[in-house]
Amino acid sequence: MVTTRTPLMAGNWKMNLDHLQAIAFTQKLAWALKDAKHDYDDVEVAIFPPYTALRSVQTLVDADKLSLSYGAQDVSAHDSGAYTGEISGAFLSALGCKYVILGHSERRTLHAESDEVVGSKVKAALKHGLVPVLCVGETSEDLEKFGASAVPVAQLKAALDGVEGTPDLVVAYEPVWAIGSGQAATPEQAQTVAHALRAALEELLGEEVAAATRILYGGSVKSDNIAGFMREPDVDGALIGGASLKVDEFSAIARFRQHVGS
Ligand SMILES: O=C[C@H](O)COP(=O)(O)O
Repeated sequence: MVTTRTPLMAGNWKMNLDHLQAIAFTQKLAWALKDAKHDYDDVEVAIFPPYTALRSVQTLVDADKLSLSYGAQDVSAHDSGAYTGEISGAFLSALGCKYVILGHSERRTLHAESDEVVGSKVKAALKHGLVPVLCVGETSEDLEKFGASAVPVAQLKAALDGVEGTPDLVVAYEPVWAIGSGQAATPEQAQTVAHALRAALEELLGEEVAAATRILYGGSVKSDNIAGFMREPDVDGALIGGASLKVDEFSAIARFRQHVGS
């Protein structure tokens, strides 16, 4: 089956930029991307601001008709009710969010999110029409003990347990040891795990979903290493942390085609 997957460059701002800074940043980013339209017009660029900036981003994207997608960094597993501090998928949909990041290693580690919790959030996101960007990845200890693919594949299977049909999904492979460390995986390592994840998707949800699902690599992605990842057949984009907070870097990553031949 031949399926064309639109590359996705997703900027996870984490807990950075208040809503005023987000407005200025989004305007600069849109301008930087517009400047080089011919290099990225078949690439989807998405930003993931903190919750407090989502309304401002929505206003800008709508008013200026920006070619930017956006989403949130987490969602509640519940629809509404007595869950102090939680945000429902219904609220995110009402703000025009397309995506939601789920199971990021910082949520798994700092907020003790189990595979089961991540799985219930995946179902909540799908229920509210959001596309989960499901993060999976091994620690350096896992890598030593089990090799690269075992833990990410197990996390994927656990999070998708009970999901049926042909869900719109994005999977982000983020080796924990590569996040914010400056030590990215090699493109070959990313490809090996992305391939194993695609095989697991096929087993769980069938050929069509496996062929259509975009698999991103994340962990110390920069403008000078993105081209290597994008040459790999199963890597369809990147989930970018630090470099997504710099307009020049992030827009250069979105223009990866300029470097692919190099
Ligand atoms: O969500 C993004 C990842 O955690 C990667 O972060 P990084 O690009 O700063 O390594």
